[in-house]
Amino acid sequence: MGIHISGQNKSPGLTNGAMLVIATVVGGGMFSLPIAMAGVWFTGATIILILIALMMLLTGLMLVEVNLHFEPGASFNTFTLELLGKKWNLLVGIAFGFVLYILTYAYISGSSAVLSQTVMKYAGYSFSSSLAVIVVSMLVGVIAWYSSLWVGRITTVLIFGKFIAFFATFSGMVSHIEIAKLLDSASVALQGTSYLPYVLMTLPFCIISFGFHGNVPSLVKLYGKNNVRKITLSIIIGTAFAVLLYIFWLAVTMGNISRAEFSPIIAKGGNIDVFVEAIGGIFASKHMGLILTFFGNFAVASSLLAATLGLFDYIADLFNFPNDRVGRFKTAVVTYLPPAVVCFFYPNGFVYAIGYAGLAFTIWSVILPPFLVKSARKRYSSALYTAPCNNLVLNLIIVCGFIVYLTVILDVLGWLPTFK
Ligand SMILES: N[C@@H](Cc1ccccc1)C(=O)O
Repeated sequence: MGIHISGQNKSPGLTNGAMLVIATVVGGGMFSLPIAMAGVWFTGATIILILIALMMLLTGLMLVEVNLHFEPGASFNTFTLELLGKKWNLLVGIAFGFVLYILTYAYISGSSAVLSQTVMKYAGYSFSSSLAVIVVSMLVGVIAWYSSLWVGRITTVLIFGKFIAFFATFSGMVSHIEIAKLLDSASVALQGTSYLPYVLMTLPFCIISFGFHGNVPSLVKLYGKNNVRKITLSIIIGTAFAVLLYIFWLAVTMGNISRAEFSPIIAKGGNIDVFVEAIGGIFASKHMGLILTFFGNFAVASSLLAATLGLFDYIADLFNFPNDRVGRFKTAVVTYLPPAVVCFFYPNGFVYAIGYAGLAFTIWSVILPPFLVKSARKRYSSALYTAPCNNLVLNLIIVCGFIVYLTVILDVLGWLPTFK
């Protein structure tokens, strides 16, 4: 697209960028948080969320520093190839595609689960999850085939719906928060339980939930090179908003469902429908259940469409499919068919998928940015913007990125403690 805003006097307001970041950051990943964090529970989760948010904020700012050495519109592909060479670029390309694919799978899984639950509850007939998978994928595929503009418009509407439903739901739930449950006091706690062993398993989930990094090039394109302050502020506002929202979300969920009561939810696969069902059970009024269902539907549908748009463009670009009727049809098939097929056979992999997405995402959102910055600082003597990270911080973040992979190694060896 040839939008070139940098040359004009008037640049878009801060709200545009901040909304773009908020819309990407807050997504279906949020639904995996209470389940992933059940092991460390509320206090531990709050500390981990703040630390990971800080780390993801820094790596986002690093990407801004790097991106500003290139023309607005340059993508990950451009700067990874230029600064780190072909091997890195191949690895990052694969991880990039993997994250988008698996998120699409996760969101189809989540949306079809809440859809079939909603139909079952309010229309009264059973709607199998495999049928829901077909309906959801066809619907999204047709919208994307029809036009990206529509995906954008519908997503905007859904994001508004999501926030309205969110506040409607949670204003109703705040009064129900029980401090004993929230703090896992002795009266409700599992006997002889511990929290610390479960820290490692939470990391991929937190990292994906603070993910917006694929949108840094869009932000740079939106504001151009003369408005660096707005770019960084959008990222800071978006991340701060997400931390507060997630802490609030955990307070509401963990203050209503005790830690011991999480086990059956986790045992059922932890998909969104089971979760919505469990929270909904607390309310006597049917009204509240409806609002909650509404929220679940809106939240995953908007993430599905937003993630999808990225994957759609990525696939079109990768395979050089033209932007006409036939070309877009091919793109839609390559984008949705594989995740839909997997989802048809494994409809409840939502939580697992978010975890794997987090692992692949760590490669390009945690490990890659410090390496890019190191290379850029060596190559260019001056910079439009310098991220607040010295060499020590850069190395520390690289180490953190690798620590996340300990979860995989321990998991493969069967040594990873998971809360069940
Ligand atoms: N942060 C998003 C997922 C995401 C990650 C990375 C890029 C885009 C989206 C979520 O919580 O669902």
